[in-house]
Amino acid sequence: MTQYKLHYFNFRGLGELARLIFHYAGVAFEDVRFERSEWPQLKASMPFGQVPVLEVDGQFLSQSYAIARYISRKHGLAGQDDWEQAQVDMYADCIKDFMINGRPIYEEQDPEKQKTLMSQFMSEKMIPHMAVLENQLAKNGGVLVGKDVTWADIACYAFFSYVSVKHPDILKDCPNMSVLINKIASNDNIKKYLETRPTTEI
Ligand SMILES: N[C@@H](CCC(=O)N[C@@H](CS)C(=O)NCC(=O)O)C(=O)O
Repeated sequence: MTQYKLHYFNFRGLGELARLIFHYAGVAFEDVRFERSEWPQLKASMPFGQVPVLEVDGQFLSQSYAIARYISRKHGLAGQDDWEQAQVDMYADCIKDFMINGRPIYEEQDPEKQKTLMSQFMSEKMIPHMAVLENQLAKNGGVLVGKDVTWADIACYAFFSYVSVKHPDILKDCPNMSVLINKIASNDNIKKYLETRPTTEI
């Protein structure tokens, strides 16, 4: 049996998507978590000097979305054919764009500037792109691609469950995405994981 080890900080961040995919798929892996204070000693051992890193029988794979895609393909969560896989990638990249475009908001220290950045992000990115996702979920029976949950749906869960800690009303106008998030959260394997997941600040 393939031995998986996921190396990441002891918080959710960019490592959580792979953890969620493993748990959703019911695939055993070693969840190697370390504290920030341990990172300087570990950095040089990671291929790009960054984490998450997935170790697969001793081989290292970097980049959170490459990891997510790899595990998902192996365990039936990446779409049923080439076209579905491309669509899964498209929706997952949409979530990745939210993360990349939202980052400067969190890094901004000035509250007024932060407010302006937030409202720009909402009107230019979040609202128009969420309309596309809402529409797709309505048309496609509650999941983004195909008939079953894929890693694009799990990426939505990873992102929105994280963001909603600070912004509880982020999905107030997105009923279909809210249903999807609840669907993932109520999966038995995910429920079991959430019950035992270490409590972390982020
Ligand atoms: N594009 C990479 C970004 C990875 C990344 O930024 N990792 C951060 C933690 S979230 C990291 O390793 N920071 C420590 C460092 O760069 O020294 C991915 O998606 O995995």
